[in-house]
Amino acid sequence: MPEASAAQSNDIALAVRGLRKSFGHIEAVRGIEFDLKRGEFLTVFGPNGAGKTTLIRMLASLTRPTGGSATVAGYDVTANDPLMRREIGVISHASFLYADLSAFENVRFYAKMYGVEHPADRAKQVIDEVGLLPRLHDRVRTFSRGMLQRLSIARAIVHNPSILFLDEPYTGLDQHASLKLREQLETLHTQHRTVLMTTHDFARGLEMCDRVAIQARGRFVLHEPVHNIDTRCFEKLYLEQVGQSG
Ligand SMILES: Nc1ncnc2c1ncn2[C@@H]1O[C@H](COP(=O)(O)OP(=O)(O)OP(=O)(O)O)[C@@H](O)[C@H]1O
Repeated sequence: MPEASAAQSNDIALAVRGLRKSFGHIEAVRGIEFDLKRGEFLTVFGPNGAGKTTLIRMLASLTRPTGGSATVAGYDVTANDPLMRREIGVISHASFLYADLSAFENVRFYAKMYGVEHPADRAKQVIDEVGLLPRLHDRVRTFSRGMLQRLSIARAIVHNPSILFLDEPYTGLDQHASLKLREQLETLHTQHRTVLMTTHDFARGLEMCDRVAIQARGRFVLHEPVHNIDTRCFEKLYLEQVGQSG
């Protein structure tokens, strides 16, 4: 599909064209190109340093590309449009939480910022969904790593975003919280939300995605609908693709 029509089509959630990011002499992302339709779930695998986090940060307008272009829900990621922020939820290595505020105060703050109706009620609801109601009024600085990750999930979904960027969202979660997140993602998927997730966990990454990408050395070396892939042999395919990316 030509670039302009892809970006304008309501059916396309993400349109990424020749996207690049360099940090000095390090080329973290070296020309990534793909479309993701609304409601599709893309999992991106790739070794440490492949540029997955940098890709997500560019798509979430947290860092500026040094080349190429991307639109998210029709918004240019470099335009810093607050309307785009309402459309997206981000779980990344940075928790975006305020240590001296309570769980409730943090999530309510984001709910208000995004113009959510009844922000206090909604904040409690999502905190309950991630199993943190008993710690509602505790300061975030007293939370364990997994609890912080749970609260990050609550923060990311409080405004019902249509597109989710999840950078290794299972990191630090115990089995119970992992299952809960899986259920939440399944629900979001059935609600036709668009998801781009990175993970190192093959099973978690493959279980509900529609599309699979392998990123290596800043590029997608594979990008296919999941039904084109023999998921039982994915590790072999992954190692071959990553090995060949040289
Ligand atoms: N702020 C920065 N300044 C300098 N270099 C950076 C910065 N952020 C990322 N990089 C470099 O960009 C490259 C890609 O990093 P990135 O974090 O995107 O990889 P990743 O695929 O998410 O890795 P991991 O699986 O380890 O999380 C790495 O070489 C990293 O050192």
